[in-house]
Amino acid sequence: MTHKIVILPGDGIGPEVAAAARAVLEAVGSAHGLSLSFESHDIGGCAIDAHGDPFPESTAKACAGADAVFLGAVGGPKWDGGGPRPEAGLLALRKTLGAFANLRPITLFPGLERLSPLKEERVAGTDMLIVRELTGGIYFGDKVEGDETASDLCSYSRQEVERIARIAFDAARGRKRRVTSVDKANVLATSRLWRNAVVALRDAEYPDVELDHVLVDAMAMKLIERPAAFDVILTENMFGDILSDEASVIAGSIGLAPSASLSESHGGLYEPIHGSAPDIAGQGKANPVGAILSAAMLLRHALGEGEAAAAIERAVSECLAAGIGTGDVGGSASTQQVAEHVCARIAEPDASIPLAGTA
Ligand SMILES: NC(=O)C1=CN([C@@H]2O[C@H](COP(=O)(O)OP(=O)(O)OC[C@H]3O[C@@H](n4cnc5c(N)ncnc54)[C@H](O)[C@@H]3O)[C@@H](O)[C@H]2O)C=CC1
Ligand SMILES: CC(C)CC(=O)C(=O)O
Ligand SMILES: [Mg+2]
Repeated sequence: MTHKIVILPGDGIGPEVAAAARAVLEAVGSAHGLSLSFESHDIGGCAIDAHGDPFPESTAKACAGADAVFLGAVGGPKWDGGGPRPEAGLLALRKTLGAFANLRPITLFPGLERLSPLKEERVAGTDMLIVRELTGGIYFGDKVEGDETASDLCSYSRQEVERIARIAFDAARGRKRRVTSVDKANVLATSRLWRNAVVALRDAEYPDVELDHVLVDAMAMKLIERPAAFDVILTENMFGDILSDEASVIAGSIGLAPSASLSESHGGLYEPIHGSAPDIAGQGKANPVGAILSAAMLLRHALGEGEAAAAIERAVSECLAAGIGTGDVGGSASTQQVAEHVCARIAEPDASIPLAGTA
């Protein structure tokens, strides 16, 4: 059976990291006998330019008919001056796919501890999974946009909270059985609903999982203070967006962090957590590892190809340990060179790895 993958390269470094991820998917497809088909479509700024719409009908249709969707990144200063926003295309895509469960693993790669801005002894043992609600909250509420006043509505239903909390508790059962729920229940009504719903669900269905609550401002501090203390972090849309960028740097670079956005009705959306990085776009400097590891999550979650996913993860880890990486992780390889090394390692898992930059 052929698995249909729609690729949405997007803007800025999006096309560079998407090309890297696709090359790795092709390599692992050949090595593991998978039949994968690829189709690319416009989203974000490039779709505004080509179709006058950040999420054109043709893209929506292709995504709905795909087994999984891979996205690079959207946005950039070209579209910041008014008119339709590229980011609106990504929000519409997430909503259309029902991709409510954003999994953002933050992993410390062996040999890369030195890249963390934190001292090695503080960062050692860091291995957390951020479970971020992705289709509700303030990003999706009614907006009033005026010159003198503006507002964004934040709303959550109990059902939305329970649905994402269940994902976090289930994930915790396969890990260290600890969930830290992050909210702002001292101020926000949505957070009090969030906390009540999470506690009730844990008591009723997950008594074996340890649960604690941390206010989001304190969480921003605790992530730096003791990152290794956390297992599964459960939080709403905007808090998860912010905390995951922070957590990614603890593990070395935002360019390393992947994500999967799971749906109840579709194979899901897979994207690195970073944006379009206009400051480095077009220079071959973008770290493709977050995108490549998102492709691994696609294989595992959408296609059930856990072995192929593990082969990618192993190849990435070995390349990084051998010093093969882009500038943000202290290497001298280009985006494409990193992808080539990962592909070579997948094709020949026992091959010795040359030093970075010698490819
Ligand atoms: N999922 C998406 O498509 C997202 C899109 N954006 C959009 O991206 C644009 C730029 O946003 P920023 O706030 O600058 O966030 P960003 O994540 O694009 O960049 C933040 C910093 O991280 C660096 N960086 C990001 N990805 C990297 C990679 N793979 N390798 C090496 N360095 C990397 C950038 O060079 C920059 O210094 C905006 O238009 C924003 O709305 C932002 C976040 C997510
Ligand atoms: C709509 C996106 C630009 C939000 C974001 O930054 C993210 O999902 O990481
Ligand atoms: Mg973000």
